[in-house]
Amino acid sequence: MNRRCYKIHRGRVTVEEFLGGEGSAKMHENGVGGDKKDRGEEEEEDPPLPSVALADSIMQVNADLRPILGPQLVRLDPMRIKQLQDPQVYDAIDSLAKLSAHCLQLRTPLTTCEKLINSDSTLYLSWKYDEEEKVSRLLGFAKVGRKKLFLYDAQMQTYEGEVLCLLDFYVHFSTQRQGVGKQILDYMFSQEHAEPYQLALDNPSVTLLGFMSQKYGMNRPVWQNTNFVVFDELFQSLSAENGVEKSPPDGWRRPMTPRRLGTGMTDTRWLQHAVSGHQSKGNAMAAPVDADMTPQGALSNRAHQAKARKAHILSSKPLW
Ligand SMILES: CC(=O)SCCNC(=O)CCNC(=O)[C@H](O)C(C)(C)COP(=O)(O)OP(=O)(O)OC[C@H]1O[C@@H](n2cnc3c(N)ncnc32)[C@H](O)[C@@H]1OP(=O)(O)O
Repeated sequence: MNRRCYKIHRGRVTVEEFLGGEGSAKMHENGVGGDKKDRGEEEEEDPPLPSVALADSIMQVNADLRPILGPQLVRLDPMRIKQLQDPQVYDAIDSLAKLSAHCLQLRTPLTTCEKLINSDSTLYLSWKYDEEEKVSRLLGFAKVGRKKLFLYDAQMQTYEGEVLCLLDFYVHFSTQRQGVGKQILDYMFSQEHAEPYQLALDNPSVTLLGFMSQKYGMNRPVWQNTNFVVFDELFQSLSAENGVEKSPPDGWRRPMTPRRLGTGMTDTRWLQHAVSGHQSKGNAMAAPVDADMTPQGALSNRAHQAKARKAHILSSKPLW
């Protein structure tokens, strides 16, 4: 690990944050949260970077995990995670997932081993064994699951189907932009027998949208009111293109009659409002919803942040 890597990420992490304490500085992801300056606060000196050893130890297990995990890219379904029965591995995965949550400014991690065991989601994990130091390091993970989604395409046609969803995706900041994320997703696609256009992203970050565009050519995201993003190619796959029809995902269909959601406001004006939130829910840009700052409000905070992030992304000049 080298210190240059810290600078690649535009965020900051304090030692307290690494330890899950009440650290004051937060890691800000690109475009999320903004700089102190943007928020009208006084600029402070950057807090000291955590020592390399401490940062490393968070995702590090002082053991050879090859007999437990096997290859460096591994698929861990709930049953497999339960069978691991190794508190060190559980802690390392949970710590990495905490960094992911910090990165997205979430109070509660989206991923923990305990939650995974009781879910139908699958974790794809990248790790490596350091022969010299005799330690195993977790590099990154992607959590995916199949969910039944109701979707609109850009023409407001409705669709429903079970879609492979990317629910949490993180590569340790010391290892980002070295191809690990692409390796994890490539492996995941091969294991799930899916193509990139068949993936739905749950509440994606700017970085993830850039990643999907750059690495998989997915550059026509269609935002859903549920904060999922799917790609236009998913809808295109249902109609023949140049005589070659791509197969839709398993369980995918388009209802014969468009399905009405909510109070049935499925006209074209609704699409314009959907950019900032459904008007009938009072979430349009003109009527922002205040975040619930209590720990119990973490989930609703997430929805609030998602709306802010979506509005920010849609109002910014594309980065790619
Ligand atoms: C559904 C969800 O989980 S949303 C949350 C997604 N997670 C995050 O945003 C957390 C922070 N980011 C990360 O953890 C990682 O950057 C990931 C998981 C998005 C990608 O993993 P990496 O190992 O960095 O990916 P990989 O090296 O294969 O590809 C790098 C590409 O990702 C994008 N990318 C990664 N980091 C950045 C960054 N800081 N700024 C802009 N683009 C970036 C770029 O397209 C980059 O390509 P480039 O280096 O050629 O410009």
